[in-house]
Amino acid sequence: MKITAAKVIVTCPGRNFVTLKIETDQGVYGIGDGTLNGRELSVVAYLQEHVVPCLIGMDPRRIEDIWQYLYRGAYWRRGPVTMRAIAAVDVALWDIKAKMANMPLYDLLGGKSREGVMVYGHANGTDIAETVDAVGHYIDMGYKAIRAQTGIPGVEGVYGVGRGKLYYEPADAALPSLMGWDTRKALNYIPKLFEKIRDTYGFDRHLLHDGHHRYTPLEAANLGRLLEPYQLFWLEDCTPAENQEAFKLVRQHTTTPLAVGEIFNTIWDVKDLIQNQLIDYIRMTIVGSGGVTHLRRVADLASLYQVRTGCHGATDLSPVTMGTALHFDTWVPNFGIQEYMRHTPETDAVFPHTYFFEDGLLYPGDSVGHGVDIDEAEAAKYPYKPAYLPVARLEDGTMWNW
Ligand SMILES: O=C(O)[C@@H](O)[C@H](O)[C@H](O)CO
Ligand SMILES: [Mg+2]
Repeated sequence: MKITAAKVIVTCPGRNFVTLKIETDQGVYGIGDGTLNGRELSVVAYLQEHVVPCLIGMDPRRIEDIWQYLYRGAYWRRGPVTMRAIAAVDVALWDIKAKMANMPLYDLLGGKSREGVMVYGHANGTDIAETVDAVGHYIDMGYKAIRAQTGIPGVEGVYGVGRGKLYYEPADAALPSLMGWDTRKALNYIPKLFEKIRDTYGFDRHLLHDGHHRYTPLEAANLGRLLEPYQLFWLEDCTPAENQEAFKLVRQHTTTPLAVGEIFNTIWDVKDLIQNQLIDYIRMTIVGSGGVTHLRRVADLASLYQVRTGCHGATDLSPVTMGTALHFDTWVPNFGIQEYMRHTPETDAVFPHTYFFEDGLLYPGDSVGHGVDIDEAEAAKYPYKPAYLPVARLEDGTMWNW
């Protein structure tokens, strides 16, 4: 069996997605996602110029060998661009293998470990009242887990708060838009949000919060303690994790569960956090972390330490990643939760898929492969549009972490 063609498709049905379609001499094809939000064309060039020429003629059944070829063969290891390009190939190859085996991908991975995948949605508001209201909407939709983010009085454009209460779009400007940050005000305001949510809706549902790398380790420890009475499912990205040891200090001071990893690319970025039992959930997902082949390795390491998965699932990951992640989530023994932001109807039309939401859970569907395709005619209607993630500055102008 041979790979005969591989093409990169860029489309912008509301936001940019980079998709790889691998074709074979058996007529079976596979689809992979290589989207890197705000830096999309770097992966396009990496794939088109440097990966596709190597793939032609290779045996698509040799997923592991091709993974090692691309990883070791690049010589320059790791990083978001390389690992997304590898992920795009890897996912397309798993799609092909599952189609050849006439199985849904979760069956090929080892079969179902659960019936459905618990997801969390994003409730946002410009202040506490609006966010509490948005949480109510998610409860009405049947969600069992909800992430709550609020604007902070006196701070311009806080992370996670966008247009409308149910939806925020993390990249939409030709140049990066500017947001503000003030840790003192946040530490004063955010615990009040969770107090109000618990007072209003009780303790039966899971609540999550994303710190988006804003706090120092000591401030993060403080936030974790302040949130303890509200029994969060997790506090995400409470402090930057380039220095994995930073989490020791947070961990020693709070029992609020910790999640990290949406910006990690390899097992090396997370191994100290896992082995030292400094986190509870690992946020890496298919597209960011070298595909199914590598994420499976991360999940296995995590399982030794009772760390569970919590795959990233913002709208900047294409439906191809969402579908593949749902197969992974359905199989992985140490599953925790899956993030789920809904795509636009235009995006859903470009990427026909079998996954569906019901009663707070997502299901991957039972068709063969990962269940997500690309409608190329539909995709061609939406040409690439430059878009950036926002940037953040403190009140005095100092650059901060968005
Ligand atoms: O946890 C999340 O969904 C966010 O951190 C987003 O991934 C981020 O805004 C980039 O899209
Ligand atoms: Mg996040």
